[in-house]
Amino acid sequence: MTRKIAFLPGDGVGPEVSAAARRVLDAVAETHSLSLKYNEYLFGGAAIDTAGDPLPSETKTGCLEADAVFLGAVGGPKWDGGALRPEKGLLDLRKALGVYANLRPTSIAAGMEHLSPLKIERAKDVDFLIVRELTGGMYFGDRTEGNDTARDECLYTREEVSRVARIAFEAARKRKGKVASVDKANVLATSRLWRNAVNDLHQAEFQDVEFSHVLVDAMAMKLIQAPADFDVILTENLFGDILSDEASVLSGSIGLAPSASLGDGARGLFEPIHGSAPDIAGHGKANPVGAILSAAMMLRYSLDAGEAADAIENAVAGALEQGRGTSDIGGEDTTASFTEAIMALIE
Ligand SMILES: NC(=O)c1ccc[n+]([C@@H]2O[C@H](COP(=O)([O-])OP(=O)(O)OC[C@H]3O[C@@H](n4cnc5c(N)ncnc54)[C@H](O)[C@@H]3O)[C@@H](O)[C@H]2O)c1
Ligand SMILES: CC(C)[C@H](C(=O)O)[C@@H](O)C(=O)O
Ligand SMILES: [Mg+2]
Repeated sequence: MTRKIAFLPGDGVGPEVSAAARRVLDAVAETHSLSLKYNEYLFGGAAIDTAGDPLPSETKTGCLEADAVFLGAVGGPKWDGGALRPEKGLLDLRKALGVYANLRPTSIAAGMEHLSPLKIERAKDVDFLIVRELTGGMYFGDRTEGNDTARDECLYTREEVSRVARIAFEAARKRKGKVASVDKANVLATSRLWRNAVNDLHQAEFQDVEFSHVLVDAMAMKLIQAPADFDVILTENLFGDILSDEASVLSGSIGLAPSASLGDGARGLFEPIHGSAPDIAGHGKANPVGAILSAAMMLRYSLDAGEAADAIENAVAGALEQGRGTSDIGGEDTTASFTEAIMALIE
């Protein structure tokens, strides 16, 4: 069976880390006898420049027809302030694919605590999963934009909250059995709806899962103070965006952090959580691991190739254990040499 991947390199370091992920995918396809077919499409700033649209219809159709979508990153100073934004293409793509649950894992493997800026006692045993709601909230509300007044509406329905909460509770059952739901229910109406909807689902179907509510400002603190206390962290779109960048620092670099965005079917969108990193683009410095681990998540969640995903994750862990890495984690590798070190360990 040939699996069809819509491949969107995007902007800045996006093409660099996507190329690395593709090399690793090709290596694992070989060892695991997988047939992968890539269809590459213009997306983001590159698509604005060529087609006048960050999500051209050919790209959107190609993504909807694929088994999985892989994305590098979009955006950059060139398009900031323009009428068309690369980031708008990303939001429209997430909506079109219906990928409402964004999974962003953070872990620090035993022996790798030295990569974390935290003291070893705090970095030890960190292993949590942020489940971020991805197609609602302030990202998709009505906006008015003026010189003197601007407005961003935040809207959530009970159904939107319940479906992503279900993903979080189900994930917890396969992990350490704990969910912390993050909101700002002491101020926001959408957060009070969030809290009620998550409570109701927990009561009705997931009482076996240990469950708590944490206010978002306190969570920003606890993620640094006691990150090993958490298992699954469930939150809305904007809070999840912010907390997941914060979480990425715990393991050593945002360049290490992958993500999977899932909806009701098998097809997902897979992208590292970092952006186009204009400050390092073109210098061979980008850490490819976030993209490579996103490719592993793609194999596991969308392409029914869990063993190949394990092989990639083991190879990444092995290369890190050997002390390999780009400069963001204190290593001496380029993007290419780090990728080759990982490929050499694929079984
Ligand atoms: N999913 C996406 O496509 C996505 C995500 C976040 C930001 N963006 C866009 O990217 C652009 C730049 O945003 P930003 O600078 O705030 O965030 P960024 O994530 O691009 O960069 C933040 C910092 O992390 C570093 N960094 C990021 N990725 C790295 C990697 N793989 N290896 C080593 N270091 C890495 C950068 O050098 C920079 O210092 C903006 O246009 C933003 O909208 C896109
Ligand atoms: C580029 C931007 C729209 C995006 C987001 O805010 O979702 C990014 O920061 C991310 O985390 O994937
Ligand atoms: Mg972000």
